[in-house]
Amino acid sequence: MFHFVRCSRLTRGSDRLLRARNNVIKSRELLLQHSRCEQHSLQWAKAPVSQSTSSTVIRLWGQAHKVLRLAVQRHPKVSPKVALTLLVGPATLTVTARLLGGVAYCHADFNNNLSAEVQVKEKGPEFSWAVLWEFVRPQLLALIGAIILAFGAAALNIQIPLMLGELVNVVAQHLREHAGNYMRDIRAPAFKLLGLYCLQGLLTSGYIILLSRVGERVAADMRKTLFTSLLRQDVAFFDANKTGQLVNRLTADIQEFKSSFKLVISQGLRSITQTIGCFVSLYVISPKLTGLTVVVLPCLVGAGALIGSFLRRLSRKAQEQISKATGVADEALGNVRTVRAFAMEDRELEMYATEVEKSAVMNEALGTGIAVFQGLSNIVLNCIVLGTIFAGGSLMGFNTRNCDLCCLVSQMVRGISAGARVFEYLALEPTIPLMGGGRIPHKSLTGRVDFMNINFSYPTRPGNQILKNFNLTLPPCKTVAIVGESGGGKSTVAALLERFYDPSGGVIMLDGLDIRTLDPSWLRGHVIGFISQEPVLFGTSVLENIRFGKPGATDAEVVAAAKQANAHTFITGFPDGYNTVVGERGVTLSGGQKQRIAIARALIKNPSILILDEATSALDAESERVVQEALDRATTGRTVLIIAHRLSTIQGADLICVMSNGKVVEAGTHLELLSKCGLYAELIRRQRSNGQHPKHHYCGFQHCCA
Ligand SMILES: Nc1ncnc2c1ncn2[C@@H]1O[C@H](COP(=O)(O)OP(=O)(O)OP(=O)(O)O)[C@@H](O)[C@H]1O
Repeated sequence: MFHFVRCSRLTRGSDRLLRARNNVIKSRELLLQHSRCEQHSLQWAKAPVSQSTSSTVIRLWGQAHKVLRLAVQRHPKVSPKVALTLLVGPATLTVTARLLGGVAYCHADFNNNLSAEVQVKEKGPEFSWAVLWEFVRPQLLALIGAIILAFGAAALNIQIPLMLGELVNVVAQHLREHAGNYMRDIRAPAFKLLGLYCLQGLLTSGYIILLSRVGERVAADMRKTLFTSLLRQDVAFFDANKTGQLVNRLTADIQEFKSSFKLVISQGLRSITQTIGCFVSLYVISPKLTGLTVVVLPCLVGAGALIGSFLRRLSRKAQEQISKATGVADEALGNVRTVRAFAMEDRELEMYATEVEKSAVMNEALGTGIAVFQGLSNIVLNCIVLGTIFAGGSLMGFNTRNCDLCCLVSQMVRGISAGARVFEYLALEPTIPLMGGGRIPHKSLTGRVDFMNINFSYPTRPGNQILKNFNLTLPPCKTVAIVGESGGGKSTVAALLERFYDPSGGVIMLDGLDIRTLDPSWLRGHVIGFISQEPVLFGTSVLENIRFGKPGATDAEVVAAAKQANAHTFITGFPDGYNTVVGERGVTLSGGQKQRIAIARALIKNPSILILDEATSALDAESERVVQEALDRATTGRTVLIIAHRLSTIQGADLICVMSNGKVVEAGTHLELLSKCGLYAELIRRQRSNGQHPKHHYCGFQHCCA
């Protein structure tokens, strides 16, 4: 500042520069007083994003108004232009500082809130404006309303200091001249200002209400759409992605996107309006320095965006690590019985602690990055303030002044990256649709199934071929059992029939029609009933669990299915009967009870084809007897595919197929296969020596050459 003063002394000869010097001297004092305001505004710039910016803008202008008042008091002849520019310039810078600072804080917030899983990919997921538009469109009216109100509130924010100036003028005039009626003179501007404050408050509440509605609706729609999209995905997708990680996208990522969306709109609109206001005011005063700002600002924004993108990468890695830790906790808590049974609490804790520790280190690095970014942006912005004053001082003689533009880019990018993670799964198209295709009328459906030359590898292990030229026919209303070595591909055959996967070669036919041409939802919902080794029930009532097999089934149908499945007696024995809540995954029921509810659930849809994946293997002898009885009743008149691990349960099957190396190597009835003395006889012999095959099941075994 003294430098300016000396400079202007040297150029005393020039009228223009003399004017400049005088202006600078006046402005120096103004600035000294203004520094309090500047400090305040920079504090504001450092405040967390969540803090209401409108209140700080008002506070800032409050400080500014004090400066104006003091300036007017001490320098009655000070040019209003000088006073105004010295207020508006730094204020604009402050807005910029707020934005750039906000980016860093957003990252901090991002860091805290997000535990979303981000798959490491060479190139991150892409954001689609078209997809966003689809979500925003239904809320367009509310959004437009919010934008108008926000613009209005921001415009008033610009008006308020001007009104304050008017008020100050009245006060200053009275202080100087001690003349006139103070109360009369002050009333009009004071009421005007009061009106402005009230209107500004109303507009602010209005746009916050509307914006929050838009944000919540958009987020809810996103959640529903993402959940729908996830549920539609191929089973292979779930082989490759952990449930906990998918749930994270539904929760944390959408939460993050919503916050950014609201923040960008509210803060962005405010900042843009304020900046445009400042810019226009200053352009009127000084087009030259306005031009200079237009050149400088994009460079700063560019640098900010670069650092921002580096921080985003860091943040993505940190999120991924948090997600890993969540995955460990999710698995341990979800399987707490197994953990407890093996006394693995310490190990799980250790694993979780390791992952959490790694994520803490990454987040610390991110925090350091943010801090550096924040520090640098503060330095740069303070330098701009200084530069503005410096340049302003020397250019003041030319009646020119500076102004700054705000930038929202970095902040938007943050929301965009969260949105991209959400949209990534929205855009995923399953290879096997959930519905669509032909249906065979129930009356003409025979339930014949042909597996013809099937080749198959799981998508997650493409190199490992499970089925090789596999052929099998399930004749209508007959029971076919598949046996073979563990891991030989028996359950895979059932999964292909359910169309959880499509074979890479060959065709599966139902009544002579390729199942790929049939409606998968009809196939699974009406044609095939599946009863697995470990039935999974939902944490609702027994009634709802059975009705899961046929939504819309009457209570009478539920009871009939339960009776067929030998479940009615034990269900009615519960105090709440069919309304008994079974606990998470049916944890409050015994294995046999769970299995019978699962059978009832499968039977209620009256399927033509029944798949039993070792449905009784997990039960004790008594439970097995009751369940087997239910199964015998259930299988009558249906095509049945039994995936058998214990050979004792399938001796009554019409056909037993022995699988080896991904294909059927032997087929026949129990006795036929025993007499062949092949692989089946060998499997029986092995199970007998393991004690898994009771003697009374050995009908015909003594005739075997083995
Ligand atoms: N979802 C999957 N993704 C990748 N590989 C899988 C998947 N499910 C099974 N496999 C692999 O496919 C092979 C066949 O598995 P499958 O469950 O069909 O065998 P199985 O004959 O039913 O075995 P078990 O009698 O032990 O139940 C195994 O090597 C298994 O590791």
